[in-house]
Amino acid sequence: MTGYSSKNDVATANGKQNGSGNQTVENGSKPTAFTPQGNHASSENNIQCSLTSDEFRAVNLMRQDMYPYEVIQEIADFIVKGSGIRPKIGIICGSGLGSLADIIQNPKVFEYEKIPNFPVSTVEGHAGRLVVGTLEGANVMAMQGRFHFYEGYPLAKCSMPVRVMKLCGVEYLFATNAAGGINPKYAVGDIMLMHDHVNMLGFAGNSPLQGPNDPRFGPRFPALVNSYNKDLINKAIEISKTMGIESSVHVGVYSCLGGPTYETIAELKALRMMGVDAVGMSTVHEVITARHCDMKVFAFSLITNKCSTEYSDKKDDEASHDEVMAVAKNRQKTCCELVSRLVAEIQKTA
Ligand SMILES: O=P(O)(O)O[C@H]1O[C@H](CO)[C@@H](O)[C@H]1O
Ligand SMILES: Nc1nc2[nH]cnc2c(=O)[nH]1
Repeated sequence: MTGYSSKNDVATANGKQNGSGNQTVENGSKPTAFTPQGNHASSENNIQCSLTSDEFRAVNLMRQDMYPYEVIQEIADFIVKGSGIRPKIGIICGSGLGSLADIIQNPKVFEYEKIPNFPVSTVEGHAGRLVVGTLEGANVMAMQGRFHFYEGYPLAKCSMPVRVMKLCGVEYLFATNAAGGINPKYAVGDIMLMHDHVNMLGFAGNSPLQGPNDPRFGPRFPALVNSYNKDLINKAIEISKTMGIESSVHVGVYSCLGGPTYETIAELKALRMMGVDAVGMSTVHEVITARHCDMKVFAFSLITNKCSTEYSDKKDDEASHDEVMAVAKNRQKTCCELVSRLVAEIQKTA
C-alpha cells in the first residue's frame, strides 16, 4: 500500500438539567403517571404511563442527553485528580478489543458506575472501565467499553466521554471498532483505517450535537471534511509495513447504523452503492464530537465478519456477536501493536 492522500480516494449548554438527571423523580416504587417532560403528573389530562418510580428513574437517566459543560468538567476533574495524570491520547476500545486498555502501564482504573454522572456499559465485550496511565511514554486514557445508540442512550450521551477526554487534556482520539466488511476485497481479520464516514443516523436527523451549542466545545456548524487525520493514517500505513501486515490493511469508508440488528442484504447493497466499505453501530458520533472540539482523530475498523450482498440460505452468512467477539480476540495482539506503535510515533514528535 502506498501513502495515503485524500484526493479522489476516499479517507449543555443550557444548564437546565442537573448532572444526575433525576431531580424530578420521587422516591418509592408505586406506579405513577408522568408527563412527556418527565414531571410526575397529578392531572387526568396528562399522558398516563404505568412505570414504577424506579423504572422511571432508570429511563430518565438513560434518556438524559444534556450534559452541561460544568458537569463534564466535574467528571474530567474527578479523573485527572484521581489518576494524577493529564492524558494526551484517548482510546476507545471496540467490541472485543478491550485488551487495548490492558497494555496501559501503571493503570489507574475507574469503573464507569463509580464515575459521577457516567453511563454504564450494557454490551458484552465492553467491560465498562476507564483506564488511565502511560503507553510508550505517553499519557493515555482508554474507554474499555463504549456506549451505543441501540443501548437506549441518546447520541450525545454515547459520545459524552469524548468531551470528558477533551477536558482531561486529550488532543488525539483513537477510536476503534468491530465492523462488517462490505468491500468484497476485505477479509475477516483485516484492518480498515477509516478515512471517511457516511453518517446514516445523521441522514435520519440524529446528531450528537443536536440541541443548544456550547461554543466552549466548538462551533454550531462544524465542517467534517478532513475529519480523519491524514498524517496518522500515513503513519499507520508505514507501521503496517514494518509489522508485515500491509496486505491486510486497507483505507476505507465506515458507516454507522443504529443497530442492534445487523443489516439486510438490501441494506448492504445500498451501503455498497453509497461507497461504504465497512459497517458498524458506533464511532461516527464519537468522531463528530471529537472534531467539534478540535481533536485529531485516528480510527480503524477490525473486520470481524464479511457482509455478503448475495441472497443465500447459508447460516455462515449471518453475522453474530459471538463471531465478532471471537475474531476480535484473535486479532487483538495485532491491534494492540498497531495502536502502541502509533502512540510511540506521536510521542516521538511531541
Ligand atoms: O462498534 P463496536 O462497539 O466495536 O461494536 C460493534 O459490534 C457490535 C455488534 O456485534 C456492535 O456494537 C457494533 O457497533
Ligand atoms: N452493523 C453492523 N455492525 C457490526 N459490528 C460487527 N459486525 C457488524 C456488522 O456486520 N454490521
